[in-house]
Amino acid sequence: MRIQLDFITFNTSYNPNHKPILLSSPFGSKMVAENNNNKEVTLSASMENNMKGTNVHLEVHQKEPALVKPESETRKGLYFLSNLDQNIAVIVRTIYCFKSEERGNEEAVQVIKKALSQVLVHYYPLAGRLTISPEGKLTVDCTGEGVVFVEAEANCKMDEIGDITKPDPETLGKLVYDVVDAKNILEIPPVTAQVTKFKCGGFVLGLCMNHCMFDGIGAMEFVNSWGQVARGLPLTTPPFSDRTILSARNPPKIENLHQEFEEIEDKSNINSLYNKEPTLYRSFCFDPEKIKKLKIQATENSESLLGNACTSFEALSAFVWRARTKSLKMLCDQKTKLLFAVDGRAKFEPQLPKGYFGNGIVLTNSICEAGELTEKPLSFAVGLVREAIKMVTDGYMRSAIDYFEVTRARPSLSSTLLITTWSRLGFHTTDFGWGEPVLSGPVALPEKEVTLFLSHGEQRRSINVLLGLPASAMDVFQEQFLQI
Ligand SMILES: COc1cc(/C=C/C(=O)SCCNC(=O)CCNC(=O)[C@H](O)C(C)(C)COP(=O)(O)OP(=O)(O)OC[C@H]2O[C@@H](n3cnc4c(N)ncnc43)[C@H](O)[C@@H]2OP(=O)(O)O)ccc1O
Repeated sequence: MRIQLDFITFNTSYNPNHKPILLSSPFGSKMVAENNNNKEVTLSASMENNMKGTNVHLEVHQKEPALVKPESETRKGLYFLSNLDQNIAVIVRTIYCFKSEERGNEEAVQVIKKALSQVLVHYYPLAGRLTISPEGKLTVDCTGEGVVFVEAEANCKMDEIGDITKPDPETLGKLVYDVVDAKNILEIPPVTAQVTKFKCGGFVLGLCMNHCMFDGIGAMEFVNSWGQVARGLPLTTPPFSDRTILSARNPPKIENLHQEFEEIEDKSNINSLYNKEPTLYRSFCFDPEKIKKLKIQATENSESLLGNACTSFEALSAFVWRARTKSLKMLCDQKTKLLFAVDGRAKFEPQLPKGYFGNGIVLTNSICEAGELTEKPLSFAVGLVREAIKMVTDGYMRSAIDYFEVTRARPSLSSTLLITTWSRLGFHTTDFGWGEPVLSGPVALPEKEVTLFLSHGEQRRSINVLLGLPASAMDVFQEQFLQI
């Protein structure tokens, strides 16, 4: 029973009525709901950072939510979620902006809604509701109730939304639908969708999806399949739905240290710094030239790395971890943790089937003292990142699954940087018949410890690093970025 309570308590923080972490905490919100009875609602927010530099007051009028059910009868009953799914039951909000010269937005709602009912036949658990199984675990009750779908209209043109390459929940939050009055995540459907039509003929698809249903690769495959159905095409990657292939072993065997769960003491009072100063959110663009320079710096002064190229991820994550640690002025003996997700699909033995629709990612970590990290050359941090990647084997992932089975612990974010990399996720290829999105991305960063890597620019060869830091620390981080 303790397990259940922990789980529900943790996730209540995502309840929109309890100042959810994703929407409200770091950014604050000037959102005004003129009506919250789950019927028609007008949301408004002032935008000052729009692309045209004018001050636009975005108003989004949401119609009454509807339920989109699978087009034909689908399997009913409880649907197993693995421990990799259970461990990560948080809401991820994303938007996809479409604008076609050839096609207006008149049919957008109808086309996207119909395609949703068709794709749900393949992805039937998404039409169900989260519940707790008799064993006390998060599971899906495949009720076929349907995805919550909202049609909305904005009072402006799409290019007045602002710079969505930087998450901005105050504005972008109007473009996704949050269930009103949910007391915990069990009361939030696994997926909600909103289509907002703009005055220019463009539209935005806003999605709220629970991470327990899919990881980045799974989410991308779902959204792309939905687009294929909308264009009358067969699915290139039908989902593989049986998650019991990632069941815990019986009896569980914990064979690794799993320091991802270690709670580190905040000796440097980082939390009070965050409380004292406003948190600034910035996006740093690493273009191919900057990545090349960083890769050279990342292998300098190292016998083991010298002459060995490192990857963009290794160089970037090492740089961000080290620069953030310096910026936050962590004490020399302060332990600091790096956490990041590794796609385990090809590393499981046997590897996960193509189209595996649940979470195939595992968090890996590295811990060291801040003094060592910041005083040693960048190549030291690169070495730690590389070791953390190497640590992820079939044995490590099965041990992580079993660890969660026994402890129900969640990874700790104290004195931690959590990097989540979306740079190779093909959300930009989603096409519902209006071409690829002109822009796509997250609505917000979920926690102050999270940094997001997103692809950007020409041929998507640049990487945008999004992060939030207390104002004084952000200046120091920026200086280090400019010195590359
Ligand atoms: C719920 O609704 C959602 C959810 C979400 C999003 C959720 C998530 O964020 S889940 C986490 C998503 N992230 C991952 O799954 C990470 C995947 N990446 C890895 O696992 C990587 O292996 C790594 C651990 C990060 C390490 O990466 P790296 O050091 O770069 O090593 P490799 O990947 O092996 O690359 C080395 C080298 O190979 C070439 N290469 C690899 N892949 C590609 C590619 N796709 N295209 C081209 N080239 C490739 C390349 O040369 C690499 O070297 P570079 O120096 O060029 O990088 C969202 C939305 C929702 O609704």
